[in-house]
Amino acid sequence: MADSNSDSDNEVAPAVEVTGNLQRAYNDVYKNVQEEFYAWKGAYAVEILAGLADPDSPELSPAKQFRMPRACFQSVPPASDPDVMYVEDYDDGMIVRSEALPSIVFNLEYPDFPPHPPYQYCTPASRNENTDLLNNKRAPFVPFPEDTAFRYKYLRSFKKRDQWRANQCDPDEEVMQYEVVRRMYIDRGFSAEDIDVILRACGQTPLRPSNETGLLWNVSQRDLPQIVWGDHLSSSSKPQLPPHFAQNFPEPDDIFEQINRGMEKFCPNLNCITHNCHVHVDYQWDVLRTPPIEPKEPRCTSNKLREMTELSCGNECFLDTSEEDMEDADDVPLSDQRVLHGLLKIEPDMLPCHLAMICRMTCRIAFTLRKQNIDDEDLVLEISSRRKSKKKAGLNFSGQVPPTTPCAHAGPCSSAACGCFKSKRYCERNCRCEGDCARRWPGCNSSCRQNLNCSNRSRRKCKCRLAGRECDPEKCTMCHARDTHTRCKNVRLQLGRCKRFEVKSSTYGLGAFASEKIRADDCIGEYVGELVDDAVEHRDIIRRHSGLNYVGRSSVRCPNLEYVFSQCFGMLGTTIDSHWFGNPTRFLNDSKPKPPNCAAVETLVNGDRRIVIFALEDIRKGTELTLDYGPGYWGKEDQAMGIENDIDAESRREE
Ligand SMILES: C[S@@+](CC[C@H](N)C(=O)[O-])C[C@H]1O[C@@H](n2cnc3c(N)ncnc32)[C@H](O)[C@@H]1O
Repeated sequence: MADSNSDSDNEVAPAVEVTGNLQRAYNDVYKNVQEEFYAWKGAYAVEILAGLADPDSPELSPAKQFRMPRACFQSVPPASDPDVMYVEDYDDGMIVRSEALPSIVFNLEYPDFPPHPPYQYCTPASRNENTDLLNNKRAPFVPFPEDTAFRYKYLRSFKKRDQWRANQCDPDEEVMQYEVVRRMYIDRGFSAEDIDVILRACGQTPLRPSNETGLLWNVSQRDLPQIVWGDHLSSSSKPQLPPHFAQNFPEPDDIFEQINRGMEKFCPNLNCITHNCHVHVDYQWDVLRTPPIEPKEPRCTSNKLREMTELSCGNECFLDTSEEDMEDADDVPLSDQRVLHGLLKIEPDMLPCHLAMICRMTCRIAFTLRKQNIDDEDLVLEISSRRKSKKKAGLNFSGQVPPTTPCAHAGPCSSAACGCFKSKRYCERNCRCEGDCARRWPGCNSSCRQNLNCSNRSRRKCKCRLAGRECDPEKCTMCHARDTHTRCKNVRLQLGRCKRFEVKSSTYGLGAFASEKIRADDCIGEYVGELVDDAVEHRDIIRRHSGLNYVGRSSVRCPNLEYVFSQCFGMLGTTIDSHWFGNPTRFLNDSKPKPPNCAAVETLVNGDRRIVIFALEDIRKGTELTLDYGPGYWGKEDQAMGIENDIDAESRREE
């Protein structure tokens, strides 16, 4: 189900007046659609329920006893009679009707099967994710509704009781709005623009604020039910919106602007190619939002361009033509000229031969147009003034090693405009400075001349290892970090070189067991989950109830940057919770009272902090893999108790 409530959808309404006529028509159509929709839904739901009824017990047929409530329905844990399910009708948050629905309870007994350890379901994940739960204002869901032992006071942690539903798209509302749009356009003849205005004015999702958001996009991403409307016609048999309805949003013809529009869709982290990334966006690192690309300053005069190449491109090349014989560009269509001007903002010093190929014009004309756009005399003056103001960059790296936010600014990384400069740390691969930036982490070439595998055992330690980093494929050329078959042992997360293990019953619930022989320092896997704020306390109540805690939140970082256990799964100021979202590394149990055979350590991978679990010793196949959770982990149990007591005290006061 596409979520129609993303920020991008809530664009400011255009300043178009909503006429009384438009408003009345919308209200009128919406009222009819709503009535017809709920009439259909009630009948449809009863039909579905009737299909589930036991044919041998017609007296229990739900169709006979159950009427679909109009607003919503919810089953309440049957306190008094476990064989009865209650269906309730709500209006404005109040129960206005309650019906009992008999249910048949089967008691299944399997005396021969040993009980499986309690299992906490979890969405499989291959990387960390940020969730919207970070601000601690929303309940992730109402947990354990059928479990009377669960303390419902959990919900008191939230200001409103229905916080778990906040900001969620109501699929019924979406279907109704779509039908309203269809009727407004086809039956009432309103234009797409008018309909968009009224939707925005009524706080609904706009039609299509950009090509990939809005009501029309959301509807195209889901299945629509075959609703039978008031005129007894089903959705599909009614006249549909035309295919290009509301698609005439003007595209800028300047390629530069087009690229900047497209940039918004990419993750702002240069190192990340994930669509709709939830790691680098909408988090405290949201300062990262993809900045628009800035026009580049030209550096080459026309003469310099001539010196840059000796090879004629043959396409009426500018090299074969003297300045005097250059063609007039007046006949070139304006649209082609605009493409070229846009390109020149991105790559002002691109050879005319290449410009010509992209813009489909002769090389001579590309050259002439460039000359008209970038004046040689102005350029010479500008370059000399740039040279005068250029200061030498001071490189001070006394700041904390782990970077947080990649820098993104104009000019070199030698002024307060650069976040890395200000905090005296290295620039990373995901920073927006040039690859040859003087502040960039230099890689391990200086330490690994003879040590080609960057392993932990090597006599001379790899500089990247010592700094708690994986090797950088762009900088660490001596160890061939870039090659897929590299011997470098310090690109394990980047290459996904992990050992196999299986999850099965262990002393403490489920545990992880080696499926192959593992050598000391081998990577077991990356500990992934939700990146959550330390302040999300209500989760502790759920953890305590399930007896399973997949979180560590000590922010101690590996103190001497050697590979020793850093006492946490937590990154500085951040916690990884793999309760509902994670991979099998979440099954590594605490080794106590024995020493652990694995450890988790924070590692910097191309600017991202990630947690790698690796073997501390050689491990035989079949051995359980264990960690030292550290004292901070078990202390959490008491804290969770404290939160529950606080909530108890508060509810007593309320009573
Ligand atoms: C990260 S999970 C480990 C996987 C877990 N055993 C399972 O079944 O999902 C941590 C939880 O495992 C249990 N656990 C792990 N090591 C333990 C130990 N040494 N003693 C007691 N319980 C342990 C606790 O319930 C803890 O909350």
